[in-house]
Amino acid sequence: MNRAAIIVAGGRGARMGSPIPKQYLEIGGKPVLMWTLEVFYQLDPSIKLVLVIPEVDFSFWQELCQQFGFTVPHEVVAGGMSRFQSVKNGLNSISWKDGLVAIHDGVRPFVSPEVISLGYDKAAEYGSAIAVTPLKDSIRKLTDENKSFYQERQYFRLVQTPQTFDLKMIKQAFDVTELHHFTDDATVFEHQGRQVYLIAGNYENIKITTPEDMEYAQFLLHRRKGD
Ligand SMILES: Nc1ccn([C@@H]2O[C@H](COP(=O)(O)OP(=O)(O)OP(=O)(O)O)[C@@H](O)[C@H]2O)c(=O)n1
Ligand SMILES: C[C@](O)(CO)[C@H](O)COP(=O)(O)O
Repeated sequence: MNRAAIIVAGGRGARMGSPIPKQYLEIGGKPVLMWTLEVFYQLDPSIKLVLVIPEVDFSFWQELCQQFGFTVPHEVVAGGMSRFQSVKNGLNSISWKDGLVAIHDGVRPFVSPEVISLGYDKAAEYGSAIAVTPLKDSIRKLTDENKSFYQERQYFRLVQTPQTFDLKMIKQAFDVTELHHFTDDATVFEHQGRQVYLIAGNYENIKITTPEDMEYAQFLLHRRKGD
């Protein structure tokens, strides 16, 4: 079956506050995005890679690819004003009648190949596969009255990407007006009245969001190299 991956990197990284958006910052000697694309490519070079970045960054990305000798084949697509719009643009660029598509944040370079692989397998079986992890900490629910209440953490999961889907189903799901609660692709899919299937993600698969995440990312790379 055809397999594609949409790597969304159309954001500006406001919470990182760096002069260049976080997806282009270097960790371990190359930009974050290159690590992310490589995980998919090394797992299976036949996966069609679609990279979504802001249109204004197209030439900058081309320069980075030349500078770092980056040769992983990928198609570049213009991002939108929100993550939802960026994913939609990525989906519209895939003309296959059917197949599977993994949607992954460009700023999650530590996704494991096993999670990506499991995502494709389970999405082929169930129509969707959403990577999640159990909570390690206790949690409390806040109220408007400034109170807080214990919550049973076994009923909660932290949501990661990849979120992998049957291509036809997810394209159909994205053919809607964007809603405020569409923070990921699972919410768009279930808005269609479909149930999402959860798979185990990997704890290292952090979303690089704020400056301390960059330090942790460096640490994870050093640990991988055995330094
Ligand atoms: N218009 C947008 C907004 C976000 N994203 C992507 O969605 C992923 C997760 O979003 P987030 O971490 O929130 O990234 P930013 O929007 O860049 O960060 P911030 O909210 O701090 O500005 C990132 O890979 C980001 O580039 C995107 O493709 N298009
Ligand atoms: C898609 C996502 O990474 C899953 O955890 C997340 O929902 C993105 O949210 P953000 O607040 O826009 O970073």
